[in-house]
Amino acid sequence: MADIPTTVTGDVRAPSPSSDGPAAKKPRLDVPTAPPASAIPPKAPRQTKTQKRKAQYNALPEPCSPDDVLWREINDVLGEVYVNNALSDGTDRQSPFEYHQEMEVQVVALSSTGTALATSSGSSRPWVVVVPFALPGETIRVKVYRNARMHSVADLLEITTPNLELRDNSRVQCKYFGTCGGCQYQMLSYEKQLDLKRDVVVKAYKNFSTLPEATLPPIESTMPSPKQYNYRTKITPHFEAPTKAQRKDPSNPQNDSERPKWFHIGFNRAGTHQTLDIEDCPIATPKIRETIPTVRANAIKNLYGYKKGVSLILRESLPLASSTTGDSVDTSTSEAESPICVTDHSSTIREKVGSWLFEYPSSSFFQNNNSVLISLTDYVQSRIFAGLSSDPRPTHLVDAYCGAGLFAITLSPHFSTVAGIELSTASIRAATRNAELNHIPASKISFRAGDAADIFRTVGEFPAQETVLLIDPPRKGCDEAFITQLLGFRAKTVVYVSCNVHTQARDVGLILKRSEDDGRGQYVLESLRGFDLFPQTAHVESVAVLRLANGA
Ligand SMILES: C[S@@+](CC[C@H](N)C(=O)[O-])C[C@H]1O[C@@H](n2cnc3c(N)ncnc32)[C@H](O)[C@@H]1O
Repeated sequence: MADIPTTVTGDVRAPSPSSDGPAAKKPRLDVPTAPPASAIPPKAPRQTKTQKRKAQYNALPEPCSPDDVLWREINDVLGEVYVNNALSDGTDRQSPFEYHQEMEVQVVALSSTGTALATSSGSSRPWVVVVPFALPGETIRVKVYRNARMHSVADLLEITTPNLELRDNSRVQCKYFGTCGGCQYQMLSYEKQLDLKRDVVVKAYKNFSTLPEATLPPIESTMPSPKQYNYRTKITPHFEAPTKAQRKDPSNPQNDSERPKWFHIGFNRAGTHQTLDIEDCPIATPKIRETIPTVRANAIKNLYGYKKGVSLILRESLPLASSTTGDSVDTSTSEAESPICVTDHSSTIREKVGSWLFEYPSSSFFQNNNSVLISLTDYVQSRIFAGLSSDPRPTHLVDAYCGAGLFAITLSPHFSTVAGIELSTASIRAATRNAELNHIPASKISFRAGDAADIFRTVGEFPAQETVLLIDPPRKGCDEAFITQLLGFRAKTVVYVSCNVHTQARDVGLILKRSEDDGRGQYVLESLRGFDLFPQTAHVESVAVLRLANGA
């Protein structure tokens, strides 16, 4: 099958003998030709550890990283001219605040991670203070614990003037809210949470896509999650192992049911890497919440046996019919069957998405909010076929980064041929089995393990004009090889589902720009919508639909 060349722009062929100028002399391949001494770049002197640390300290954040997202938003608050001046005159780290200084600040914005961005009217220079759990319009007392470039990071001590239009603390359903790093928005109405997530999509495309605002479609309202609590089908509380001294201390009781004060099982405290002890998590499903005490008790009983820190897993599953482990396929799970909680990393999870059945290893990827998955897959389907009246109807679907086959399988009735690719062999085994479980013939759907960019070798014969390429990469987004192959393949429709709207904005910007330069018809961004898979948190997923205009 055809391989898509990795270079799609420019002429990579060697000049023909008839081109102007003398033909180049063929180099002898058996003799390594040493470059002249002048052509060898001088070896860069090795950096000492201190030099390396200094270089890291001085460098701006890695593009599109969480630090970079915050950095752009700090720029938005302070103004780019002011920030650039501070960078050029070297005052970008001259904080007006002392370590551990306590002061009053006013919140002016929320960052994309849900932390508040505040400024102080009493400050000797414009400076941002980053604080969790506060809202725009509030005046708060904070204590600085770190100074960084153009901002300080602080703990929230007190809300002196709350913004009662936004905040209603009676909405909070978790006793750990305000300490745990998991949720940011429990004090807000759900409508406000959805609005904020839309703003995150808007800011991401403004800061990372490099696309002119006029080329962006109106960004739709965030698709809500039907469940706003009790939705998480997987949680992974963790704990640190006891130190060697603690393990060897004969006065420590073994197999004790009481938790020593220093032993914490839970999630990170907000803004730290320290574990906060958690006995319950109201965003997790009832079955998982019910199982937390047993899992904790087990870890506490065996704690002196752990030599390394542990990440536990609690994952909701439908009971597995015994025949699903053999060759025959049993799809008999009824809606009424009560779920179980799996705590073993090597077990199989069974889950229904609408009437579709999925099985996958408990340690592998599957979306964590089942309640919103039908809205998500239905939306993707409706956007694919919307506005295509005069074009040929898509017949082929390519699901890149397909996991256990969620999109490939749920969208399969609308296509004649479906191909998926995924790096994890365990997920690919699951996807193949899921096709069987759902009675989709192997002649119609196929999955292969490999790097996403390799899919273009397999689907070279798919008609690009009638092909939908769905991509759902991990947080870091697509790599260069994948984008180059995507532009070479030129599927009429590209659906980009993302758990990191910032890398999505970067990749979509790149695809649009490069297709414009390519001159063979350009991708346009047809629609953009955030999805709320994680209510009460600042996280947003995003679906972008790209269409090739004037396609070949
Ligand atoms: C966000 S998940 C999406 C999975 C699937 N679409 C779903 O919704 O269940 C991203 C998936 O990409 C896979 N992955 C990561 N890097 C990859 C690569 N270079 N090529 C192919 N798959 C990759 C991961 O193993 C993971 O299953």
